[in-house]
This record gives sequence, structure tokens and C-alpha cells, in this order.
Amino acid sequence: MTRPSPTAPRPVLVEGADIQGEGVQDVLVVDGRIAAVGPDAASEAPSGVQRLAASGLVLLPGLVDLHTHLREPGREDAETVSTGSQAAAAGGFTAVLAMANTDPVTDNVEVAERVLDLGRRAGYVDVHPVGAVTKGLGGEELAELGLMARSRARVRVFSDDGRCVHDARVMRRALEYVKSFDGVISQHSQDPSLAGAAACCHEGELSGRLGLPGWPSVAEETIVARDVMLARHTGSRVHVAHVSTAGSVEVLRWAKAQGIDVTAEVTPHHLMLTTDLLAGYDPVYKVNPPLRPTEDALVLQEALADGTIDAVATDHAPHVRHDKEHAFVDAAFGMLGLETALPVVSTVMVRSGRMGWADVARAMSTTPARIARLADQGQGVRVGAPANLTLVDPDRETTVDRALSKSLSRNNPWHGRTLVGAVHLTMLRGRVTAREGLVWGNEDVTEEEL
Ligand SMILES: NC(=O)N[C@@H](CC(=O)O)C(=O)O
Ligand SMILES: [Zn+2]
Ligand SMILES: [Zn+2]
Repeated sequence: MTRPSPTAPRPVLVEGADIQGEGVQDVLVVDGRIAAVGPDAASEAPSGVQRLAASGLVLLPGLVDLHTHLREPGREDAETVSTGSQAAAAGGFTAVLAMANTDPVTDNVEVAERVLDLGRRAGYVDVHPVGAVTKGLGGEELAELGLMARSRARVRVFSDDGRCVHDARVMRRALEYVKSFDGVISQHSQDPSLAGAAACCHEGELSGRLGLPGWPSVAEETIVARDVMLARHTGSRVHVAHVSTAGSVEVLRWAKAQGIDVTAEVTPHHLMLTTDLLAGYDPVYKVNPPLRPTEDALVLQEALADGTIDAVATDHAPHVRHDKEHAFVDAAFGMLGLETALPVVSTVMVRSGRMGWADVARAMSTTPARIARLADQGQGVRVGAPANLTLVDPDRETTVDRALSKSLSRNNPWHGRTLVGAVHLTMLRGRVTAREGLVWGNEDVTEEEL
């Protein structure tokens, strides 16, 4: 296939796609923006327009991931900004928030701008660095929150993810601080005194039987409850990362009813994979927070459908083989997610009738873009919006093959599973970044073209 032009892309006419599942329309893209939607789009198309036959496909606004681990700087053996960005584009994403638990930690302007620049150079998706809440993720001293916010990276999302900001006083001060520039704290909710570093299996009958250290639901729920009260007290925004329990959903539902400014995300794996998978001690299923029982997964699905949970976020967490292939208790926490997120959501939420495609657009694009205050993303399929678009084949079945991933890592819990709904094409500001497993970024462009 000829490579789509990476710069000054040709005008594109997307013909006959079902827009967010709400009706078949043509969409004209000119100069990286949506120029027309509807029956007149074809007649407004300039000569030389590239036609993209899209009948039978669903057109979504480009997906936005609030929670991605890109591992650069520090663990470029597991993932780089470039390889993670390629996986993101292949998965239908046009923007990702890159978590701060890198080495060095993204707790200052220099690292934040470095991640931003690496993302721009790669050119597959917009990469927005998340800033650490505390220096070195140490949980004690606040990081350069204001400086990161005012830097070129315009950081708005702050998180010590991987660790919980467990000191209530530190959390309160962080919330007060980010309020001045409309930032948000994304919390990894895990009370370390209730679920320590060794905790790796949902605490219940199975953890006892398997002899694995238990990670009780209440270790998440007490932090969620505390944080919504701190958000109420400070009038600031708190975001709950990877919600995994029915009790957390109850707290969120209550907090939202009070008007507290809290948002939450759920991962595809917590929607679909459950504790019983740990019975084989396969470390590919070891993740933080742990996979929960079916009852929790069902409540998470309902809460996503009714909006109590605002967004889907991948928590894409690549790890090299020698960190993952250990006895269960010693293996690293985390699993890949960027390339399977849309197919999993399609399978669990759309095929089941729990959500329509417009709901998917909300949970995977519009709302995450709003939470992260991204100006250029999540604006929907409407005239004037930047042409960040994802074409989905809603009926295509694929059996996941970990060897085909763009990620450098292979810790893929979906390997061998058949999912219904696949990403066909991704477009970033009018430029095709992924199509049927092929990806294009700035690295494919010569210096002259740039
Ligand atoms: N989710 C995980 O199990 N691991 C994440 C950290 C995190 O999201 O807490 C990682 O950085 O590997
Ligand atoms: Zn986390
Ligand atoms: Zn994470």
C-alpha cells in the first residue's frame, strides 16, 4: 500500500460511515479538520480528494487514553514513547496520557517536556505527560506541579500512579494546588496499610485457597471515600484511576449525587477478566488493582453504561519477560491494553446491548479529553473539529495474537481470545496514522518532508 502523505494530507472523503452509530453520513476532511458532514459533503469535496469507502463501518472521534505507561525514560526495553504510540494508533487512539512512574520520574518540567517532545517526534498520537504528585513518587513532598502546568507540556493531570498518595494531608495540599490551574489528581486508590506491596490477589476465598497475599476491596474503597470528601472540602477535581470494586462504585454514585467534582475510569480488563483466572498462577493476570470477582465486573459494566464511571482507560502496562515470568508473587504488576481496548469494550458493552457507539464515543473520547482538558481532542464528529477519527468495523471477529502487537512487550492477557469489533483506521488531524495493523508516524517521513 502507498503510504498516506504525513504532511499537508490530501483532503479525504469518508463515504457512508455510521457516525457514532447514529446514522450514515459522508464526512469531508480538509486541512486536518472536518469541513462537512452529511449529504453535501461529497459535492463540497475538492478535486483530488481521497475517497475512503466506509460503508458498514462506525466512525468515532479519535480515542483518548487517560492512563498509559510508555516507560520512557528508563525502561526502554519494555516500551518507548514511539512503540507505545504505535500500539495506541493501531488501537484507534489519537491521544494518550503518559503516566509519570518513569525513571527518572516525571516530577519536573524537564522530563515532562522530554516526553512531550518524544511523542511529537514519533507522531503517531498526541502524547501528554502526566505529572507526578510528589517528588520521586515518594508520597511526601509535592512535585513541581505549577511549573509543569505552565510548561510547554501544559500538564493538567497529576498522578503518583503505581503508588497511592496515601497521606491525607499531602493529598489535600495537592488538590488545593492544582485547583488554581484547573488540574486534576488521578489517584491510584490503594491504602498501603490494608493492601501492601505484596498484595496481589483479590482477598477472598480464592486468595486463601491459592495461598496468595490478599488485596481486599476495602483498601480501594476507603481511599475513594476519603478522596471524594477531600474533593468536596477543597472544591477541587479528583479522578479515580482503575476503579475495580462494587463498593467504589457505590461511593462514586453517592459523591456525584452530592455534586462533588469526581470522575472515574475503568479498565477493559476489570470489565471482562475476573479473579478465577488466577487459579493457574499465570502472572499475565497479575495486575494492580487485582482482577475482581464476576459480581464486581458486572457492577462496573453497569456503572460505565449509566455514566457513574465516566471513562474507559487502558492502564497499558508493558513489562519485559524477565520481570513478568516469575512465580506469581514475584512477577511485576500490569498488562498490555492499548490495542485491545476498543475490541474488548465492543465485545462486553456494545454486543451485549449495554452501550451504543455514541456511549463508547463519550467514554473513550469526549469525556477523557474533557477530564484531561485537551483542547484538540474529543470534539466529536462535527464541522470545524480537528479530524481526529477512528473507523471501527463493528462485526469483525479477531483472535488476539500477542506476536502482532506494536508494543515491545508481550504481557498480553487477551492472547488467544476472540473479540468482536476491530479498529480499521485511525486519523490524527486528517493524517492516517494506522490502517489494518500498519502504522505511520513522523519516523516514516524524511527530513525534507517534515
Ligand atoms: N497497573 C499495574 O499493575 N501496573 C502499573 C502501575 C499501576 O497502574 O498501578 C505499572 O506501572 O506497571
Ligand atoms: Zn495504578
Ligand atoms: Zn497505571
